[in-house]
Amino acid sequence: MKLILVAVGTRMPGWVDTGFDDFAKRMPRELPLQLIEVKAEPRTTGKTAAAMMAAEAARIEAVLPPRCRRLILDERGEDLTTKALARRLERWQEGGDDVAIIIGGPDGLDPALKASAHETMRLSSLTLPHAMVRVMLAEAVYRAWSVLKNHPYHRE
Ligand SMILES: C[S@@+](CC[C@H](N)C(=O)[O-])C[C@H]1O[C@@H](n2cnc3c(N)ncnc32)[C@H](O)[C@@H]1O
Repeated sequence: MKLILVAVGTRMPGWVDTGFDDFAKRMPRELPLQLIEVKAEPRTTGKTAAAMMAAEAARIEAVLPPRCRRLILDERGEDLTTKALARRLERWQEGGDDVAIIIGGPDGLDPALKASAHETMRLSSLTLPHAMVRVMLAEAVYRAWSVLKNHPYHRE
């Protein structure tokens, strides 16, 4: 099983790529964290936010595997502790399907795409910049894996 992080936005600042890669490369071979970036709709065309999110949702749908669990990241989502995320990770592994973790762009995610999610999770109650969410998600997943493996990265 693999974790596929589908994120709206390309050409991130160096610190974002470095931060994401630092945690992604620590993931074990049997649970890789792969990043797929999709282009954000230009904010200069006069389109409505709804139209821009719909265009981004179409790009996201195009890169999702036909069969996968969909986890949407959203500030209004379920608040999980690290241990609860670790248990969730374990359940996903038992299920066997790849898990697509989806991060929206500047306006968030299209409502229909959100409605298609199996799960919705928040990393904080604050609205976070989408670039930072990538790094925080990678750290959270690595930490959850560390809990499952009793790896010293996570300390009680
Ligand atoms: C700048 S935010 C979009 C904010 C937008 N106003 C909204 O209502 O979703 C861009 C993306 O970052 C992610 N994000 C932002 N804050 C988050 C949080 N606290 N927890 C999880 N994901 C978050 C979501 O995927 C969101 O679509």
